[in-house]
Amino acid sequence: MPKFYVIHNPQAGNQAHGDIISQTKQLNTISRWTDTAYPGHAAHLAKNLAKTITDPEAVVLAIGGDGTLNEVLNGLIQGQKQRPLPLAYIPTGSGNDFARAAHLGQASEALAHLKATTHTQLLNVGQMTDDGLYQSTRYFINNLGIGFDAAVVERANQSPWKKRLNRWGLGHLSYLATTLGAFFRQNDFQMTLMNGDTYRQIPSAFLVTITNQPFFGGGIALLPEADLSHEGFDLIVTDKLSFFQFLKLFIALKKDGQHLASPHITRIPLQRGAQIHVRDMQPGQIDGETLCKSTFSLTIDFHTYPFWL
Ligand SMILES: Nc1ncnc2c1ncn2[C@@H]1O[C@H](COP(=O)(O)OP(=O)(O)OP(=O)(O)O)[C@@H](O)[C@H]1O
Repeated sequence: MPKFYVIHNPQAGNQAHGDIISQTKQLNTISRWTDTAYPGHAAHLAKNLAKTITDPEAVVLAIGGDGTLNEVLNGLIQGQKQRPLPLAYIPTGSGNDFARAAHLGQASEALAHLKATTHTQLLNVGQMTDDGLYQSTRYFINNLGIGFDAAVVERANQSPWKKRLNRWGLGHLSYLATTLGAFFRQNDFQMTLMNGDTYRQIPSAFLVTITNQPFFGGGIALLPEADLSHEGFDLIVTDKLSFFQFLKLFIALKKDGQHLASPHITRIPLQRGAQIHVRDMQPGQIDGETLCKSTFSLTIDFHTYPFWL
């Protein structure tokens, strides 16, 4: 029997999951329940659990959106002593891209799934090390983006539309609603990639996304055949497009993944230790959370982590 240590973000999504929250609280497998009180709290709580819990049956249950899941995952890995604490998840966010990729469905289906789960499965987790001054390391389960997708995330997270659409349970559309504005404001930039023995310079990158799962931006299938359990990550780079080209690509993207055949899109399987350099100041995002606008000098690696799914 798992014993759940719950980290719940009450501010995620439209905060309209009261029934799911009370049903989850009634599970007799709940050992501890903590609501987050501020941004970053979930990471802090998870790190403490990873440092202190020795119970072999402990499972950390994150309840919130992709941002909460990312914080919990980072806290668990940073605080890990020996055995990693398995991570379970119920999606109550706006975009919920991880839940979509893991076939968890809505919060109610994820709760039913949680009750039926009996073991962990290993999923692939990305590791980003910033080779700049602070040498910081962060982990991601969905994707890491520089440029256009990060600009969309930044605008969506700041936009009043996210709150408004969330009221009607349509929070995922907030990313779509901010796409056009971000398209016209985002410039192209030069990036270099050192991937194994291959050096590559891309003079006019517009969207740079590292992903191991199909979705980003609240359900847009950027890489339809990607699989969370597959080892390794792909880098997707698009050129700066004319508005007409963008529209054509966007329609293909919403349809069937044929966008990957476009000459404007490059897909590169990343090797361990791949290095990405972007010298212009650009927006960044990690699992849908905004990174400070900056230059980027990153080393990418990947690991597996046990998920209770
Ligand atoms: N008590 C709190 N008050 C305010 N913000 C919080 C609190 N707890 C967590 N947060 C912050 O809420 C933000 C949004 O959370 P989360 O990403 O889980 O939901 P979402 O944005 O609605 O969903 P998604 O990422 O799936 O679109 C995160 O940046 C997180 O740090």
